[in-house]
Amino acid sequence: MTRVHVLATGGTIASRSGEGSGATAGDAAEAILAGMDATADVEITGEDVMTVGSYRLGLPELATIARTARERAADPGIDGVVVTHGTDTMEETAFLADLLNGTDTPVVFTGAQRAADHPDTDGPRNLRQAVLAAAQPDARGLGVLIAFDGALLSARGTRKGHTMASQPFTGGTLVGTTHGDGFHLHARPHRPGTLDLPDSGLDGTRVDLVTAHPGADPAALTWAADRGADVVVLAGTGLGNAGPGHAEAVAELADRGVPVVLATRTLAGPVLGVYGDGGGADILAAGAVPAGELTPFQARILAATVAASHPDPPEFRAQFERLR
Ligand SMILES: NC(=O)C[C@H](N)C(=O)O
Repeated sequence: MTRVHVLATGGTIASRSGEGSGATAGDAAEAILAGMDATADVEITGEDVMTVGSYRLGLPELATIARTARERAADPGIDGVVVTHGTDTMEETAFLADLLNGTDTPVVFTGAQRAADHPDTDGPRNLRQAVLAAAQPDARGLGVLIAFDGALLSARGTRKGHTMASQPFTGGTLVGTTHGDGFHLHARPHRPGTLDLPDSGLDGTRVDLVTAHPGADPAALTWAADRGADVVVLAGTGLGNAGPGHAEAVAELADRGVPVVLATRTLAGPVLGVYGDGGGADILAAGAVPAGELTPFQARILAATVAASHPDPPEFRAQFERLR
């Protein structure tokens, strides 16, 4: 029988409304699985990795979840892996898991927008869809996916685009849509390659995110480097532009050996060096590494993964450009 292994990490799918405080993650894998309709054809096993709202996670925790997913995916006794996770930062952890996962085993993230004790909770339905997707032989070799509200999305490119909607996710590749007891698959996601983390994982790796906006102070970039950032991601405006002083600050960080990755705060499209007068052309000429079409949040995850294994700036650039 097909075996799907569920890794529970917390999030709203594991949360109940507290008294006095807000909803808090507390349900372990056993309770989450107990709420799901059984599927006759799949043997389901569960494991607790952590039980926390995803807004509380740091890079070391992301590395723990992503590495556990990869280890279980490499287990020959497991046909598919499901990770239950909060939706707030699922796009970060799922993308890290995708970067690390060199196996063909399906790894499917899911969660909920309404807590486990909400009368209209969506957790059990999403979990069932994720389990059925992870059990599907057609899902092999597609990398890490997100199953939510009837859609199967690539981890790469996906971002949380709505705070409350049943389908919070947007962007990414629509790999499949619910069809009966599974998914109709219709697209393969772009996956340029995978990378390993050193034994220390992402412990001690720091990547800060600085956003451009009218009147933004470029000293935020220098401050991040002063505070020990290994890399700084600059989310520029439009094609990757920023106001006066930013290109100079990027050049200063390049001199100090701190790579700056240039992404865009705009919802879609690549970063391109089109504009001068301090714009993206000047920021790239000052030494920034373009993030391509990665969101600032996923550019930050790739930057952390690369910095942990290839901290030397030229090697950082080469690996980042290979995997973006
Ligand atoms: N819907 C959710 O899961 C949000 C939740 N606050 C989280 O852990 O990210």
